[in-house]
Amino acid sequence: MVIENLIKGIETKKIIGPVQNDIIDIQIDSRGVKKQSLFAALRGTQVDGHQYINQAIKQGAVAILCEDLPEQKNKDITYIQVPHSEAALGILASTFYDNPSSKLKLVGVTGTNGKTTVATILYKTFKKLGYKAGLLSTVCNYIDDEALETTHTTPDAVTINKLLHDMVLRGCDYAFMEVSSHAIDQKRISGLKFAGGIFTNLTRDHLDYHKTIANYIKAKKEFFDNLPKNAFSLVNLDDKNGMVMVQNTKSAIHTYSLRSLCDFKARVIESHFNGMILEINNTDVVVQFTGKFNVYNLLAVYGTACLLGQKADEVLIAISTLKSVSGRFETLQAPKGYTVIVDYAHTPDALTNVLTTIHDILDGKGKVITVVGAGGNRDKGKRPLMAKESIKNSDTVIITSDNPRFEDPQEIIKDMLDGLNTEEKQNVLTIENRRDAIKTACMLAKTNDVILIAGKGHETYQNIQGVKHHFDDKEEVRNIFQTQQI
Ligand SMILES: CC(=O)N[C@H]1[C@@H](OP(=O)(O)OP(=O)(O)OC[C@H]2O[C@@H](n3ccc(=O)[nH]c3=O)[C@H](O)[C@@H]2O)O[C@H](CO)[C@@H](O)[C@@H]1O[C@H](C)C(=O)N[C@@H](C)C(=O)N[C@H](CCC(=O)O)C(=O)O
Ligand SMILES: Nc1ncnc2c1ncn2[C@@H]1O[C@H](COP(=O)(O)OP(=O)(O)OP(=O)(O)O)[C@@H](O)[C@H]1O
Ligand SMILES: N[C@H](CCC[C@H](N)C(=O)O)C(=O)O
Ligand SMILES: [Mg+2]
Repeated sequence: MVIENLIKGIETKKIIGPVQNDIIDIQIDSRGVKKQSLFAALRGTQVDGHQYINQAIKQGAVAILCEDLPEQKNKDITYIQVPHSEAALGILASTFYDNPSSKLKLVGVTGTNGKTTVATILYKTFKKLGYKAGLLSTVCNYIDDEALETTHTTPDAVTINKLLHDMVLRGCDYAFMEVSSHAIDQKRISGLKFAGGIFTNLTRDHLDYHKTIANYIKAKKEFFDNLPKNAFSLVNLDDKNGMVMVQNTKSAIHTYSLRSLCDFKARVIESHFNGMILEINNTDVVVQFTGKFNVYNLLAVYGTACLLGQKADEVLIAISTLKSVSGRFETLQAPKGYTVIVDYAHTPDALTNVLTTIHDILDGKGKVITVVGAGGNRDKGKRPLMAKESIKNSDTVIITSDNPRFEDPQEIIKDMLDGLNTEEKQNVLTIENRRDAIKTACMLAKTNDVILIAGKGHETYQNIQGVKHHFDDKEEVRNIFQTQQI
């Protein structure tokens, strides 16, 4: 695309150099720059991308998007100076890929917990309803039926637009994506045209990055602030920040709730480990999901599908055929008669929700053993709270490792233990090796007991010192079941 056309939609401070050059690629990392790339210099959280401008030019970049112009300029290169590189990049990427988000109905899901679940069920529901659809999520990206590996909950602006463009080429009508607070803050979604936005809930997480809850709320709210007038926003009325999110939105506001007057409401009629009977807007439906938190997730899906013009009855039929999302309250039945639940709960609130659900169903007929760790190089403040919530709702807790990354696993375990008093510690074991921790839980469990293995869900690795070693909670459990056959 000719640079002159590419930059039409962005606010520029200065343009130096030829604007008739063609660029064939946009790169945010100098290491990926090829001949005729445009290199976007981003400020970054670790290093300043402006440092790599010369490196990018050496590798063949013909255009540079930047906030500060380098002192020494190359006359063959086009320098596009903008007030904010990240915000401009989103618009450039949209233009470069021919505005894919305006050619399909794009819905974004934000909130601390439930984004993957809601986005994935939406994708599956619309596939069931006969549409071609795409998905951008923590677990997997989909271009209609084609599954692609994912590295982020919300990728960078160039990747998002490339994937949406592929969806358009593949004839997709709908796209569903998770919108993380990091992505909003870093303007990864700048320039996207959303048909709707969903808010699930807001509890403590990612304070390593946002520093304060107020900043975290502000980041989430920015998504709704920027939704256009013809979009809808769908918020969880039972979350105290639900209405805060839409205070300044231009979009049409809709609500869902289990407690208050709203547009989309539900009630739990019956609940088991393998599913529930619900009443959604006065219609009974059997679903293969468990837990009150999943009632919220299903309501968000139902509301969104209705707001996108689907028939309510058909949506409920589609939802009733769907199974739990990988690593989200996945139930495995042991030959010895106990139940294992593998779940991605990695915040204090998610742990409380999952454990409350387990107790509601167990109804005192068995014991609960929780295996849990906390991630390294992530919000430290949530560690003691995760331990506290776990022990409050379990008979035994085994504290272990979960992606220590560049931290010492024993230090992370220590941070978790710091949340417990002497009495609570009596029912806690610490086993750093996650495989041994799971084995121990399976040895301790008796008929009717429930083991919750929390924090990794779908993940198939343990990240130690930046190296991902294969590790899969579900695989570990199945191997143990083999040895426990009766
Ligand atoms: C902390 C964080 O969010 N970092 C993200 C951010 O990178 P950064 O700002 O830290 O990048 P940097 O290392 O400072 O480099 C600055 C710039 O220089 C460039 N560079 C760097 C080195 C070089 O040799 N050449 C070069 O050009 C980099 O490509 C970058 O453009 O922007 C990058 C591009 O979009 C992201 O890949 C990167 O995600 C890192 C890998 C990450 O782990 N992010 C996590 C925390 C994250 O984003 N998580 C959320 C989900 C959280 C949740 O579960 O809710 C997500 O959306 O995935
Ligand atoms: N609506 C909800 N409310 C509270 N907790 C939930 C909800 N939905 C799911 N959870 C819990 O949170 C965990 C993570 O769910 P999910 O992966 O859908 O969230 P996410 O927002 O995508 O997380 P991430 O920020 O890591 O992408 C689940 O395994 C479950 O324990
Ligand atoms: N996507 C989230 C969840 C990670 C879950 C847990 N397994 C961990 O590694 O902390 C994050 O990056 O904070
Ligand atoms: Mg997710």
